[in-house]
Amino acid sequence: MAILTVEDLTVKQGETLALNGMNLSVETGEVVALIGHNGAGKSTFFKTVMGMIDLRDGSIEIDGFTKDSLAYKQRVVYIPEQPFLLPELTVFQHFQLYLESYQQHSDEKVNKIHELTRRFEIADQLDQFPLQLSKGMKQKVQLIAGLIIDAPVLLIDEPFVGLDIYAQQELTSILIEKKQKDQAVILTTHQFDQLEGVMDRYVMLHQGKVIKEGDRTDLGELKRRFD
Ligand SMILES: Nc1ncnc2c1ncn2[C@@H]1O[C@H](COP(=O)(O)OP(=O)(O)OP(=O)(O)O)[C@@H](O)[C@H]1O
Repeated sequence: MAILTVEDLTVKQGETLALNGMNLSVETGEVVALIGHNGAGKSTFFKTVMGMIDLRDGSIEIDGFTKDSLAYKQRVVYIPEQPFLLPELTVFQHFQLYLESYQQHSDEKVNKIHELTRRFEIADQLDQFPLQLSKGMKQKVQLIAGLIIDAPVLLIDEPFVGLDIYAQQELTSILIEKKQKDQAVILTTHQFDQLEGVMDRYVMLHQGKVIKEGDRTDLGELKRRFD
């Protein structure tokens, strides 16, 4: 079943047509790598799905809901490459804020916070403020904040960059768990090694359009081109 449907999406960034009639359909439980050269439109796509940039033309639907509805917003999570943390909140308070904004606060989710902070080795940082954290730790906080939310669509911009090798392996396992729960993941990456056994399909963007798609058997070719 298609969970995300994008039709003829056209988006301007300043004077640039950053997305120019993009079409994409993603199924439940699918892990899709969105690839393309710098400036191809990958971040613009994520930000448009999240409603951070207005679209000029076309449509986006998640689970049949359109962008302006609360039902749509509750069904998609975005983990940006650059962490966006609030200086006045502790690590734990960030997680609580995320859970509250998605109306997913529960004891089970608090257990999930403890599980993920252990797996990413920041369990001892829960009472720290962002200023006290290293760059990689901040990134882990942003990552965990997004991962504790159960939403049918998860968007992640360069998830592996800046993570130590153990954290990269944990993230790969978590993506498999998300997939098993039928959640769809769309991510940008150049680290295809981490996607062995996880990625179902790649979608190549060029000048704001999908120019090529392929399945996991093309992984070797992608590694050669992008590594
Ligand atoms: N704030 C902005 N103002 C004007 N043009 C922008 C802005 N942000 C992006 N663009 C332009 O929109 C196009 C798409 O950029 P986008 O950031 O979506 O690419 P990307 O595929 O994410 O690239 P990268 O791999 O470098 O992150 C590029 O031509 C870029 O120059």
